[in-house]
Amino acid sequence: MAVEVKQLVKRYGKLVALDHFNLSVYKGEILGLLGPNGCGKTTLINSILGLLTYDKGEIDVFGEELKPDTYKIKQRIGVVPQDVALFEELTVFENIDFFCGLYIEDKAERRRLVNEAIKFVELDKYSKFIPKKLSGGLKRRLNIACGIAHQPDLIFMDEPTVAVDAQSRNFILEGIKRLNENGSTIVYTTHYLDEAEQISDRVVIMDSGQNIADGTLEQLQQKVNQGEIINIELFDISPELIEEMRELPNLNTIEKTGKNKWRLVFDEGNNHVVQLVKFIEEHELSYTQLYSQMPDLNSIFLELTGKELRDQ
Ligand SMILES: Nc1ncnc2c1ncn2[C@@H]1O[C@H](COP(=O)(O)OP(=O)(O)OP(=O)(O)O)[C@@H](O)[C@H]1O
Repeated sequence: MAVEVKQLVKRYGKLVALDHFNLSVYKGEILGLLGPNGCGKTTLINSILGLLTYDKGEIDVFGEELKPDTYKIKQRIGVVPQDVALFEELTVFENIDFFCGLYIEDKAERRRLVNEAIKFVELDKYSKFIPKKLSGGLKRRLNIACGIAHQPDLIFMDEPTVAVDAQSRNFILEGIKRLNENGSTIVYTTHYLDEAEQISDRVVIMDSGQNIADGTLEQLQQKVNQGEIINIELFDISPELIEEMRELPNLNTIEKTGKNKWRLVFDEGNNHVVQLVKFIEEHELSYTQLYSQMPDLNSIFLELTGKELRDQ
């Protein structure tokens, strides 16, 4: 286990930012931490890192409690904070060297690591630039290089793709995957559900300081009531037949979504396509464009929290 958080409570005055929060991060995974603004993601990460004191609960990192002087464990952790934190008067190389120097004393070893990090984020051409001369996307890459140069086993990234262009976003996501393939466990927070779907092995859904669901996408799909959704284009179907179709097992709703277009939402399970096609053939209807989908993270999030994450 890389991280274990048990029953964590953190208050800011009267505000309960973390409310008996539980979390397990398994070695080798990419864990996506999802939740609306203010749900407690940054507070959680800062508590795990020992940057914040907390009121109750337990946190273990690599099996040990993190204390201010547990350098051996701290050395194995990398952090990419939400706000880009760089020294404006230092060059790209010097910035990375400074952060790497917090963990690695040996100068030659550090030079090797800094150069590797520069290559990793493809800032080779910019190593002598000061941050002011870099675009927003390149600054983010530099921020990432500062957090990972010492080659940590466990990396926390707080909204690494916020406010970057699509190209930099893809670059960062690919980078997260490469870091993971090279052996790092990654915990990252995001507002972007599609991103979490794309790269996380597991996700944790947070709301109001609580872990309200976690698991793989498949496990979360099973937790919500909504099952398979089938979209279909059906021709010349009478209102009577629509009524008859409502009797299909597990069918919850039928919605007209356009001319001849229908959306059928089932309650549970999958493979409803077979029975639908059977129904259509029995009634000699013609159809095109039949496709089935399982609930995505957005509908899971909406069902669990009653909120649209994208609207936050
Ligand atoms: N130092 C602080 N003092 C008082 N309240 C705070 C402090 N830091 C955070 N909070 C509050 O605690 C709650 C959780 O904040 P936190 O920053 O952890 O959320 P978050 O999920 O990371 O949000 P965001 O996505 O906006 O960063 C919020 O209501 C926030 O306003």
